[in-house]
Amino acid sequence: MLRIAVPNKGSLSGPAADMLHEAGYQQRRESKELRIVDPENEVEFFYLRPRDIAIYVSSGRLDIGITGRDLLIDSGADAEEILPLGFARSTFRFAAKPGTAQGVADLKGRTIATSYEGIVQKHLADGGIDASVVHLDGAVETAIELGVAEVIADVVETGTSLRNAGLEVFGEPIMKSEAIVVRRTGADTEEPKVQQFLRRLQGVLVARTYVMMDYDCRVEQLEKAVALTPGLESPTVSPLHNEGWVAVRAMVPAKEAQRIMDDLYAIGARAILTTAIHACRL
Ligand SMILES: Nc1ncnc2c1ncn2[C@@H]1O[C@H](COP(=O)(O)OP(=O)(O)OP(=O)(O)O)[C@@H](O)[C@H]1O
Ligand SMILES: O=P(O)(O)OC[C@H]1O[C@H](OP(=O)(O)OP(=O)(O)O)[C@H](O)[C@@H]1O
Ligand SMILES: [Mg+2]
Repeated sequence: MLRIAVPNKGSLSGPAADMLHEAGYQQRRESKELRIVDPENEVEFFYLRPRDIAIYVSSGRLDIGITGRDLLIDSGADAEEILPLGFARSTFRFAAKPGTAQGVADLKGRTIATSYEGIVQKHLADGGIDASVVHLDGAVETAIELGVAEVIADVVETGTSLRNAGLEVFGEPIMKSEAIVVRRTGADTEEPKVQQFLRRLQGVLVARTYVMMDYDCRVEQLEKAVALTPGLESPTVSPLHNEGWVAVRAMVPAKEAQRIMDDLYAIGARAILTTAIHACRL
């Protein structure tokens, strides 16, 4: 039975459960449940603190985990990213009161408050910067106002929390994060059960980002039309009863669907339809 760690709280937990559900796995019904077995899929899910997940996976007791890239790096655990999942996107940045710091050079001798001490210490060490770090559990934006630190390093999603605290980011982003699947470093990802799990999640990602497009076009326009809708491998082209016309079917990125429909129409394609993809295996 595959043993999988899933975030039990916070920004990752809802979207992770939704994705697993879409991939056909049973999920817990109550937010207090700490583990459930999905016998049909031969998977056991453990609901753990997102911060602890890479540590459990690196110990080898759990096969796979869903966590944030920033949390993986922060933990320093012996685990590696095997699939990005495209949700819980954020950047990790330094911030301070406007006018008090312009770049990382200004960190020298300063005190930095953060909940992600691992990331910050590594970044300072890599840059050869001498600064002190204060570890706080959360709400680090307030640390400057209360005099605990001059700089903070924190997750930024919309930037609302920083704005509300009267702070401004400075320097380049320390890292970009999103939800990821992790596995113990060097563990065999070719294992059939692991591969099946990854294929299911990849199927959800494709179903979320692509739509199916169908249209009719004249044979003379086929090359131009296919250039607009090359599909993932190659589009399906079928003859129509009306001579000189073909029907084309191809997957296209959902974000580009409207523009592609306009372009197809402009070259004479008609009966252009897009439909959602509910699930897929590439
Ligand atoms: N607005 C956000 N706030 C916090 N984390 C976010 C946000 N957007 C994305 N994330 C990502 O979610 C993960 C942090 O989740 P975690 O559950 O530890 O913190 P949280 O959502 O702040 O929850 P809490 O602080 O209530 O425990 C990180 O990978 C982080 O990059
Ligand atoms: O850029 P934003 O969209 O404002 O999101 C980022 C903020 O959200 C998180 O805080 P959270 O609410 O989780 O509180 P915490 O600091 O106590 O973890 C994070 O620590 C930032 O403060
Ligand atoms: Mg938080």
